[in-house]
Amino acid sequence: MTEKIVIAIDGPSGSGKSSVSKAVARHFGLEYLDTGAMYRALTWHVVRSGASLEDPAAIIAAAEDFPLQQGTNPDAESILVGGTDVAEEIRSPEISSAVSAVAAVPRVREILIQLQRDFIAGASAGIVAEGRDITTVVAPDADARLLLTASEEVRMARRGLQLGGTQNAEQLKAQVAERDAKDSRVNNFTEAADGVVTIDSTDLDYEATVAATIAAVQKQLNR
Ligand SMILES: Nc1ncnc2c1ncn2[C@@H]1O[C@H](COP(=O)(O)OP(=O)(O)O)[C@@H](O)[C@H]1O
Ligand SMILES: Nc1ccn([C@H]2C[C@H](O)[C@@H](COP(=O)(O)OP(=O)(O)O)O2)c(=O)n1
Repeated sequence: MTEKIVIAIDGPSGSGKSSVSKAVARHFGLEYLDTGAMYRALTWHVVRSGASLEDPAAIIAAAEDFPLQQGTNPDAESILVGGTDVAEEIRSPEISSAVSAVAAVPRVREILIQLQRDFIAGASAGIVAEGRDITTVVAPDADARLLLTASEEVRMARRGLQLGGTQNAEQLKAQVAERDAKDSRVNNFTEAADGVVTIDSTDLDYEATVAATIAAVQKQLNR
């Protein structure tokens, strides 16, 4: 029997975590876990419940009663809350601007980290998990650990393209740079922890980034 493989990938907004992690999961035949989508779906649930984003007790109550169904197939992502498909809504600017407040509540992180570890434990062949604290907190003992980075300018341009040119420069700054600044108070995802390999894609296109990431993973798996 081949051994189960766990690959942890972190990085700031727009660094390519989701798209590159999915490609890595496909390459190695593994499941894929988007932990950011989990925080976004919980934020959707909090907003929908009418709780104030300034009321940690209400946010915790929503996290303790969070009917999440999340798929881990890199070719067929799915995310539902209480049976409602939230895949599109969780990427809206409203959720992007609210998610950091939810993710900063320590008890919320405890609950979601446990859920993430359950997904990792349940993935029989293995999994690629990506987020902000996977290499350091969720799965520090992963078989391969990577940090994806790119300059802020490049990351904002990528997010702008991804959102179809609907956001102006100020909106992109709020959704990328300002969100990263808030999230950085909770986790350090701009510098690689010991043993974590950095891939800087500022000057790489998507294909080259995927190739560099797969090569770095393979090297860590061969150790
Ligand atoms: N190296 C790259 N060069 C150009 N575009 C990229 C690269 N990596 C990712 N992208 C694109 O940038 C956008 C943001 O990538 P995404 O994977 O969603 O980042 P993250 O999950 O880190 O926020 C997507 O449209 C993706 O296809
Ligand atoms: N492991 C994680 C993943 C995401 N988060 C939080 C912080 C982020 O602002 C939000 C959304 O993450 P997501 O990965 O979807 O964000 P980007 O696609 O990189 O813009 O969730 C976190 O606190 N810890």
